[in-house]
Amino acid sequence: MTRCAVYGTGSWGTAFAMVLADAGCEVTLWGRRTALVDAINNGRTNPDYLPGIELPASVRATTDPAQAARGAEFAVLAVPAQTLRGNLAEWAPLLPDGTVLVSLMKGVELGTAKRMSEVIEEVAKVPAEQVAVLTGPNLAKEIAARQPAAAVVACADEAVAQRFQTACHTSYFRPYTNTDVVGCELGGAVKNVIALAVGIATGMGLGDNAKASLITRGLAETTRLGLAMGADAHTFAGLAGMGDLVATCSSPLSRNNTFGTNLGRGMTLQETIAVTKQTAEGVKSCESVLDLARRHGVDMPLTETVVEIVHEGKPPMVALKELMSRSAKSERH
Ligand SMILES: NC(=O)C1=CN([C@@H]2O[C@H](COP(=O)(O)OP(=O)(O)OC[C@H]3O[C@@H](n4cnc5c(N)ncnc54)[C@H](O)[C@@H]3O)[C@@H](O)[C@H]2O)C=CC1
Ligand SMILES: O=C(CO)COP(=O)(O)O
Repeated sequence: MTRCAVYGTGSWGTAFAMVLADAGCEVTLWGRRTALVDAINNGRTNPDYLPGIELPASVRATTDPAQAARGAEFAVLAVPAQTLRGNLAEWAPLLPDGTVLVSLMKGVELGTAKRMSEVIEEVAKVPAEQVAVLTGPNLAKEIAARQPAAAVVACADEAVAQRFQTACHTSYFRPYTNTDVVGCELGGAVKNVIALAVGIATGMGLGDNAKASLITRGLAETTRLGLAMGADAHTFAGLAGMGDLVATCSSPLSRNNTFGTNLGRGMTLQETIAVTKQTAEGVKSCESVLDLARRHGVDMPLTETVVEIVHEGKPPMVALKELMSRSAKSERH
C-alpha cells in the first residue's frame, strides 16, 4: 500500500487526505493541535475545517512530524505558503530518502518571490525531479463531498507525475499530468489575486460583464508573466489556468473571492481579516506576484490594482476608474 504523509490539517490538506485514502493509500495527517488530531482519530471528522464530513478509516492523524514521515513515498504539503519555509526546515530531515514532496499550495513567497516548488527544492535540498505540484479547480469542500473534479499533477519528471497521478486517482478525482511546473504554479497563485479582484467587483455591485472581463484579462496577465518565466502558454488554457480561475472566481466557497467581496462592500482590511477564518493566499501573494512581474519586466495592471486596494487603501471606485481609463491597447498586448 502506498504510504503518504499529509502536512496540514486545514481544509485542503484534510480533503486531499480523503482523496488519497479513497485512491487506496495509507495516509497520516500531521496537525499542530492535539485537540484536532484527537478529533480526527477518535471522531473521524475535522470539525474545525470540514464539519459533517466522515473521514475514511485509513486516514490517521498525529502531531508528531516524524511519525507522519515514516515510510512515506509521498509527503504532501498543505500549509500556508508563507509558513512553508519554516515548517519544512523542521520536517525535511525526517523524510525517508527519495520521498517525493508534493505542494498543494497556491502562493508565492514574500521577499524572495519564489514559487513553492523552489522553496521546497531549496529547503529540502532535493532535485526538481523529486518535487511535484497538485493544482487545478479543486475547492476543498466540494472534493470532500466527493463531487467530481479534474486536477493537474505537475513535475519536471513525467514518470514521477504519473506515479502521483496513480496515487490520487479516484472515481471523483481525475488528475492529468503536466511537466510545466512554472506555468501550473503561476496559474494557481495568480488566480487567487484575480479572485480577489472579481470578489471586489461583486462587492461593488458590478455585473457579470465586468467579472468576465476581469477573469479574461487576468488570464492574459498571468500568461504574460508565465511566458516571461519560461512557462508554456497552453498551460494557462488548461485546468491550472482557466479551470482554476473559473472555479475560484465564480464560487462563494473561495476564500479569496469572499475576501474580495467583503472589501468591495466597504469593509476595511482589518475587518475583512477578522472575519476570514481560513487562508486567503492572494492577500499576501498579490505583493509577491507583483514583485515577480517587476523582476521580469511584465505589466500586470490587475495585480497592481489589487495590491493598491488591499495594501494601500485605494478605494475600489477610484481603482475602477483608473483601470477603465488606461490607454487603449491591442488585445494581444
Ligand atoms: N481550501 C481549498 O479549497 C484549496 C486550498 N489550496 C491551497 O492549499 C493551501 C492550504 O490551504 P487550506 O488548507 O485551504 O488552508 P486552511 O486555512 O484551511 O488550513 C491551513 C492549515 O495550515 C495550518 N497552519 C497555519 N499556520 C501554520 C504554521 N505557522 N505552521 C504550520 N501549520 C500552520 C493551519 O493550522 C491549518 O491546518 C493554500 O496554499 C491554498 O491556496 C489549494 C486548492 C484548494
Ligand atoms: O484554490 C482553490 C480552488 O481551486 C481554493 O480557492 P480559495 O483559496 O480562494 O478558497
